[in-house]
Amino acid sequence: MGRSSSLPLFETKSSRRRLLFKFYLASVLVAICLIWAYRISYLPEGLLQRWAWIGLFIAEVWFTFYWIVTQVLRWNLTFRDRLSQRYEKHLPGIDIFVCTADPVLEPPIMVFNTVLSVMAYDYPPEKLNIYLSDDGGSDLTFYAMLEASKFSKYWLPFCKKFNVEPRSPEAYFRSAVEPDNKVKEWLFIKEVYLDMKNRIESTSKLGKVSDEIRKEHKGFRDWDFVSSRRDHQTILEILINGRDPKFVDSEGQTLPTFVYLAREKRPQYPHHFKAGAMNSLIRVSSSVSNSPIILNVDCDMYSNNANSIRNALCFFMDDEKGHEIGYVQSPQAFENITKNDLYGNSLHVSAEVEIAGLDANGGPPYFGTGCFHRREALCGKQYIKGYKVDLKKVDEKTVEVNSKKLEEVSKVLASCSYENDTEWGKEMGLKYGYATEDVMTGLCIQCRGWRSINYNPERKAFLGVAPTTLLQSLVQHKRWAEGNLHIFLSKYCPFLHGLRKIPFKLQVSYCTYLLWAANSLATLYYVSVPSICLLRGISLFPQASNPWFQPFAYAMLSNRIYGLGEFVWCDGTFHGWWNDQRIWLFKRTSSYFFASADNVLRLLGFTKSAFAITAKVVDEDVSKRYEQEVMEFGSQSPVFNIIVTLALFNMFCFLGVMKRIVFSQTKILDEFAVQIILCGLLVIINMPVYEALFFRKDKGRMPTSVTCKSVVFALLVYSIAVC
Ligand SMILES: O=c1ccn([C@@H]2O[C@H](COP(=O)(O)OP(=O)(O)O[C@H]3O[C@H](CO)[C@@H](O)[C@H](O)[C@H]3O)[C@@H](O)[C@H]2O)c(=O)[nH]1
Ligand SMILES: [Mn+2]
Repeated sequence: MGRSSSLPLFETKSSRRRLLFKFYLASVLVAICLIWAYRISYLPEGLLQRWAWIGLFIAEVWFTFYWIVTQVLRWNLTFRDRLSQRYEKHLPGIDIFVCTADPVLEPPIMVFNTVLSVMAYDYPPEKLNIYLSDDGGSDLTFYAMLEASKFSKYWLPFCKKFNVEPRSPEAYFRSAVEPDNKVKEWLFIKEVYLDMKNRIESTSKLGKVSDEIRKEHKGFRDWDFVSSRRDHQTILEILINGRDPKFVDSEGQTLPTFVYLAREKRPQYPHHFKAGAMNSLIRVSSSVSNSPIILNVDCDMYSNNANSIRNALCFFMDDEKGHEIGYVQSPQAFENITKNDLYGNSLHVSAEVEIAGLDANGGPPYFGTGCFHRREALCGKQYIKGYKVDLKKVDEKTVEVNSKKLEEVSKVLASCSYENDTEWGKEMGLKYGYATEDVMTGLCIQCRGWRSINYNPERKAFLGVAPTTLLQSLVQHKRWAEGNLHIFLSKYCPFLHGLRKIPFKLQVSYCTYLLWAANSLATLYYVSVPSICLLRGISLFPQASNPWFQPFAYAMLSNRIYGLGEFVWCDGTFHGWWNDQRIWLFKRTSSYFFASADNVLRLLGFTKSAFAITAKVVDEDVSKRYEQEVMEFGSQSPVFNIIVTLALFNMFCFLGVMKRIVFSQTKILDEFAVQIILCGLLVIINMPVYEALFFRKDKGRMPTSVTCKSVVFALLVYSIAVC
């Protein structure tokens, strides 16, 4: 016993990359040097040729730079292991924040399930406090939360008894097999759940809470108060007060505290989206439970592992290294990824490789969900060497048992004028003004001296919902890339603002994410100019028979093969990798382009960052196509115009060249090998686009207006290029 209590609570395994990885890096670097040497020594004569050449060279320099950044990230990886739990009697309180914002895009039944999954953690219920923030201020969501507090009375004992996993009722009953013994009770709970689900869903469908239900829950809320998403007063209800002996489950055990909050929203006050919601929650929770650890999840991210809290605590409570840890982040994982991951949403490589790399270089970013925070660090405290807090003894609020009184006090904290002239959104809480408030907040916490930890258990801690249409996926990435570039511009330029406190390697590693958007111009150049030049007969690469051809071939091929290896190593399929390449192209040419453009506009003072919520449900036929991995284009968006124009233009070029080859000019095969291959690859990867344009009849095909516009654009560029 004496010995085991001196062992660290967690262990870190480092994997230094092996010889093969180093050889790969060195060989690619040699190839890149050769490419540069070729570019500089063979600068062509003609004006047009010369500029096309220089542009290409600049793009290649950029790709090299970005590639180096991504390799720095990959140099070391760390994996965390062997969590031990020994503080059973002295566990700190945990406040869990769940955010929702829109009852249509985020169905109340989903929020219901997420809330129940986090209420049912394997953790003493008197130390658990769940806070739901509803930015929609919706009756429908509120009603679902009332039902959740009722259902928890059965669900929590049920989870313990049957050792349920995962603890989201929906996810559990979807796949669970009925146990042989005690079937009666099991079936009963399942029935109660299905019944409740039915009522919540039909209420949602109706769009309003029926009079009967209102009557039934009369004491709770002013049901006649009509809230719109933009404008409503604060609604705060302590649905379960864990300190009040009145609230017990069906077995007489304490229940976790559960609070519903819809902060005040007024059109003339900026509400700062999720960051604003989180900051309200931080304040309200401080007056109710004030736990030293805060877990935050999005409303679609249910807990998939009932031990996560205990595991995450091992990091914070380790005597040796725990005190400097500001937050513990779990990589995002999703439950609705199809086999070949049509939209490249799985983030597997990011979760298994990139974040392990960031962890080795100083700690992962905060990704907005699935993250355990030290309250003090989140609220702006600086870490000073030698700082120690014994989480086992932290004072929690001696909570007022009277819910009504408590509600009145807390309401003030969620009003929209509360933050006027305070540091909230600047030095305290989540940062305002960034589309990726999470990444910015995490970076600032690290800059204040705290470390972060990657917690990636075998059984995923949380599972969420990834976008199920191409447009949603691209819009989400646009928001991310836009926010991240914004962070780069304000933190790295011009004075490396406050970054000196974090390791240099971490600064570089962060750039893998922060510079996503910056890839767009170089990529757009690389997928259009070589094809244009191909049409005009301008050669931009060495001939296939020329020895200079080899470094180009090697750099391009080895990079892709390495990426494929990594992808498959992270449990991807070959087809999945191919899909990922396509999405990589789409993102870089559309999402990232718009993200860069938005940053320019913001610098010029034209736009402000906004937050387009990702829908978590779609129509039945859309979701059917998603399951069949058929790409969804069926809506209009400028994003598609770029993608389709590029696809069509490259197709025209390819057909043009084929014609010339067929009509006996076979020598261009040698002279323009790289350009022809590039153009051909673009045509192959764009196959789903051509299908959606010309062959499909379903609703997911390309909208006619997008088709028309893009055909005109592509023909225009084509005719300019040939004449
Ligand atoms: O005004 C708002 C807007 C959003 N949300 C909530 O924020 C969460 C994330 O929104 P979602 O539309 O699902 O965006 P994602 O792109 O999936 O979010 C990722 O990226 C965001 C930053 O761009 C992070 O905040 C998220 O945690 C991270 O999961 C959801 O629970 C929303 O309910 C609010 O509470 N208030
Ligand atoms: Mn989401």
